[in-house]
Amino acid sequence: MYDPKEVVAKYALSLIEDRKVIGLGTGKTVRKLIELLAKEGYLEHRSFITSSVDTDLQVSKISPTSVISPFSGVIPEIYIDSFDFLIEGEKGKILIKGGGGALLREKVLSFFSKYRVFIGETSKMFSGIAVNVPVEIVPAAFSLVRDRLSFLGFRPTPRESNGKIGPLVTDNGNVIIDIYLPTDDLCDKEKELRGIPGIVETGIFCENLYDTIVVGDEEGRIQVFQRGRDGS
Ligand SMILES: O=C(CO)[C@H](O)[C@H](O)COP(=O)(O)O
Repeated sequence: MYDPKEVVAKYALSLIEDRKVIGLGTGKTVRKLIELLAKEGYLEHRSFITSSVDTDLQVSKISPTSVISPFSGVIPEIYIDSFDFLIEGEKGKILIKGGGGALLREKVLSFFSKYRVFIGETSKMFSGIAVNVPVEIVPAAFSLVRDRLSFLGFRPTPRESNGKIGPLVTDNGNVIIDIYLPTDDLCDKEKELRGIPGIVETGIFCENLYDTIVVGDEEGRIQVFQRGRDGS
């Protein structure tokens, strides 16, 4: 039996090649990748732009000078991240992200990076008719947006964090609400949601935000999907 997070992290490592500026997502899969990067000596000779305080700390505790400030404007040559769900949409694959509350900086890095790779377990491939999607909201708009999302039938649930009273506050000082959306028109819904003032970002990642998706399982098997093409 293999750890599927490790299986896909190893594959992602092989995609880095001679790229020197690497964007990193957030979560347990990315932590696994950081372990491998450290083991293979990649941390000392490359620069990293991270999507969260957590990932920043993970890298800098091993290699304190390898993390570049997000204010630098440096564009990652490759961005590697994981996802919560992989959905087969009518117009291509859709990723749902933000389980770690880092969706805003993750989307910024995905948009601006030259080559975007998402890695995850086969068990995250989702074929249900509705899915939980995190939405990041400016605190002052929290109640108004929550009520509007409720009116629209999206069953909003403020995200809570362990032990803290009140909603989860992101690295950007915003709050997260989870909503429940039908999977059939997620990319159109994403535009509708972003039209509501106070919503900063959603965890819906459509085709313009990825290039390669890699899924792996406990047997060590890998499937690779390229944007706009089916792959295996
Ligand atoms: O979107 C994310 C963080 O905001 C993560 O990529 C997603 O939650 C998957 O996490 P993990 O690697 O722990 O399964």
